[in-house]
Amino acid sequence: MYVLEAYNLKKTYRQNNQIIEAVKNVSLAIHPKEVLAFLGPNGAGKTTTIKMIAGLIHPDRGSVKIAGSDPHRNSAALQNLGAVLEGNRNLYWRLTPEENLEYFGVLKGLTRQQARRSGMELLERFGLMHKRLTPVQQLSRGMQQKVAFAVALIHQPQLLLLDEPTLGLDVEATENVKVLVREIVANGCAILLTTHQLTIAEELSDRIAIIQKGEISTQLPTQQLIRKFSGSSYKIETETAIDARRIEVLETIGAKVVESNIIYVEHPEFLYKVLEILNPIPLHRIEKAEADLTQIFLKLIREGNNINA
Ligand SMILES: Nc1ncnc2c1ncn2[C@@H]1O[C@H](COP(=O)(O)OP(=O)(O)OP(=O)(O)O)[C@@H](O)[C@H]1O
Repeated sequence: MYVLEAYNLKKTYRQNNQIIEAVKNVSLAIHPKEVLAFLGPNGAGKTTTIKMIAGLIHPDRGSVKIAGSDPHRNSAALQNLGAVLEGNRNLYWRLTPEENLEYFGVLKGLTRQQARRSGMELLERFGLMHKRLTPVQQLSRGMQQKVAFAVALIHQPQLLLLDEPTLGLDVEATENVKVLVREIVANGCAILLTTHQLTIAEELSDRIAIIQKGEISTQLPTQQLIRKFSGSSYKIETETAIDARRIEVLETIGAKVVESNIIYVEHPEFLYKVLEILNPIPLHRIEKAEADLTQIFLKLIREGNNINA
């Protein structure tokens, strides 16, 4: 069972007698409680795809199903969708969080009473009760973002679209958004996340789909993607500098000393030999040298590779 099924989406724009193939062929599926990070360089087709999923623009070809129904044929499908698109523009700035929640709740088909009750629950859950009567424009950027999340969840959708949810937020507000995303998922909602902040994608996503020039080039579980690019080398950090004699011996067995106290062991079978050579220099840590998502993303984009499960 999927919360989102998008098949073979295509969208072409016409501008000044030019045809722009924004999305050539995109298929995405998301399970309940899954976070899919949808990544790609500028202009790759992310926003166009998300707008087709949200029912905001019609695809030229392909289909979208949210919890089994197509928002382009049946607008009731949007009852299962919440969205925080392009920052926090889905709010009325002069209204308070409470009023925003009630207004958007009613717009989503709730009764006033249901909207009020659901709004209060969300304000409580997101730690915003004390600000419920303050106009949104007077709240901090991080709090405004929390209100935007609450508004998107007022009708308890099964799928939440998050477009750059941490853009322009400071470190603490960014941490709060991460906590919020985890909490929303734990409560049963699936998330389609786009972001250019790859550490956020790495931390929050279960799966990653990369779009390039309108097509999905990579789609894999996040950890699998990271493992695939990480190889099997180890990084050893010592407490004190390694002396020149040891460095010479280490290099004869292929270990790379990159700073006076950091060594990479490319061949894991030499790990214990390296440790013997280092003995008795105190160790600070030993870890598998994992690639991070930023390195992987840049490599995939530069080489134009296709990697799928
Ligand atoms: N309304 C439009 N009219 C014409 N061309 C458009 C329109 N919207 C997007 N495009 C073009 O379609 C392509 C894909 O754009 P899209 O905004 O979907 O990419 P994106 O991956 O979201 O990029 P970014 O990361 O920069 O937001 C780009 O070449 C863009 O210039």
